Amino acid sequence: MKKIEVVAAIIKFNDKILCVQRGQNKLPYIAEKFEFPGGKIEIGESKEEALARELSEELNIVAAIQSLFLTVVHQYPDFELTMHSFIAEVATQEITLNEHIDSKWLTVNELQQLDWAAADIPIVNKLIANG
Ligand SMILES: Nc1nc2c([nH]c(=O)n2[C@H]2C[C@H](O)[C@@H](COP(=O)(O)OP(=O)(O)OP(=O)(O)O)O2)c(=O)[nH]1
Repeated sequence: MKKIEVVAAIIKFNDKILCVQRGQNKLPYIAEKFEFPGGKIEIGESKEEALARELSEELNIVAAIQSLFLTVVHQYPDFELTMHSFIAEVATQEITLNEHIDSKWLTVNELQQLDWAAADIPIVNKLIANG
């Protein structure tokens, strides 16, 4: 089974968290799901370097990446995903959606309103549990 390793950012601004929506995808269980921005680690990159690059490419933002929050291993029908999520902070809510179709800044208690990618559910649940 194919394995994919990605990094993702839980981006905070005051009490809000940035949630971004993927576009169409050949994999129906990924298409139009909400996720935390990020992507695959390239050869030679640290996790933090990969995340900084992805946030710049996807959203034109510079975020202060803080600490590892949770690593999730999730079995999708076509691949096994290992996702390292990091807490990050931004100084402004201004973003540009270069790859995503929608975005929302939500409080922790609002996160469950969204249709998340399955691998993100443990992250959302831990954020809620932590308050
Ligand atoms: N960045 C990110 N990816 C996630 C999350 N949840 C989740 O299941 N994924 C999955 C979707 C993708 O299969 C993979 C991320 O890869 P990617 O962002 O490079 O996206 P992709 O497969 O569409 O891109 P690509 O092969 O065309 O480069 O991880 C999440 O919260 N953030």
